Amino acid sequence: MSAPATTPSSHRRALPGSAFLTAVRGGTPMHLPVWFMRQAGRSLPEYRRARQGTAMLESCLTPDLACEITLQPVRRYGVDAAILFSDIVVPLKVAGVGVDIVAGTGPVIESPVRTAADVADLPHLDPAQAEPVAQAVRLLTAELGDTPLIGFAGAPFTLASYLVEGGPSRNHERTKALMHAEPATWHALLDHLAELTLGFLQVQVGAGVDAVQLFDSWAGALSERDYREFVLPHSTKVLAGLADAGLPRIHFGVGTGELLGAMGEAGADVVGVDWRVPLDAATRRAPGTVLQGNLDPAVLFAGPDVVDAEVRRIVAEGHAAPAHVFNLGHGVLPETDPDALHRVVELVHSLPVRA
Ligand SMILES: Cc1c2[nH]c(c1CCC(=O)O)Cc1[nH]c(c(CCC(=O)O)c1C)Cc1[nH]c(c(CCC(=O)O)c1C)Cc1[nH]c(c(C)c1CCC(=O)O)C2
Repeated sequence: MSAPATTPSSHRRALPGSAFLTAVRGGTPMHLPVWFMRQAGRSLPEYRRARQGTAMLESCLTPDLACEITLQPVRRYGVDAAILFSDIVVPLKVAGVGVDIVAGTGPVIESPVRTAADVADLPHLDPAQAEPVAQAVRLLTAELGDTPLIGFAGAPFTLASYLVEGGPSRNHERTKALMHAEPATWHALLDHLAELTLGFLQVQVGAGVDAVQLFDSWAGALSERDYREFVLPHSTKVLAGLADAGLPRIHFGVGTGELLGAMGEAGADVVGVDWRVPLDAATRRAPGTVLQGNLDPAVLFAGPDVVDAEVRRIVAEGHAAPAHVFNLGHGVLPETDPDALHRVVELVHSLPVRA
């Protein structure tokens, strides 16, 4: 099934004043842009109220609700970008894979994918199945004014880990066993997921998102050698498939300090960095690439003085990169005080963009 043509850049909102879009293209914005991974989520009381009585995946597929939840952190914090309220397993769900999101656990797969026959049985994504997501994007681009909207998808490896393990995994042992023992099956699985991911991102691009982020959250579990052999070609295919759309692409993973160079080579315009590698070191590993990150989300629990000092350190280290988008090193933790995030936005906006 072929995906719809992506929105030509001339049809996308221009947003010339956007600090986020200026920085991701390597320019010098009016102020340092900031947004937070998982900004639309459980740390907000208004989110918990909006979600009451609606299951997570159902919320993602209810356009009005997904739109409202996406807007909440933009209203509250004044962040420089919105991220679509969705989840990395939404394209699997709409394509017909048995998957649910269990509160406190994460995605759980009804029938794990472990053999060549399982891979052959995986459904393809018909773009029409993702229509509720396209509808949410259209509502948002009408509501957001000058704030850009980031669309996203899970990268093939991270999706494969959930599918093969059947749920969240500490060691990814079944995933790595399949990768090494049955490389042909592995590559068929990742090829299938690359097509699904690209199709899902093309739906979002066609509906009008202003940038996309590819989340390879668990890629940090791999050695650079295995990443290059078993993952990089597939993530490259996804990012290359969006090149013609001409919109900024961000590539992020956790614990990927050793992979930053390789992840930069996959073809993204921006590489996300977790808190383990300072941004000045990260820019030496992924030269010429705009960086996004990298405040440790746990530091937000240490009190305003500690957070203030950490934000200043990160902004100063970020001056080594061609441009910097401030973010956390991973998603907002559920118990985070929203006021701590609000203070981060105000401080980042007050600090110099260049050294
Ligand atoms: C690995 C991954 C998933 N989902 C996602 C990733 C990649 C990013 C990362 O590494 O954090 C991506 C994601 N999931 C969600 C967003 C929304 C947009 C945002 O604000 O960033 C995004 C970008 C909503 C969500 N996705 C989920 C929630 C929590 C649902 C709830 O309110 O119970 C939200 C707001 C559920 C989810 N979905 C997933 C996990 C691990 C969980 C958490 C399980 C838990 O601890 O309850 C899979």
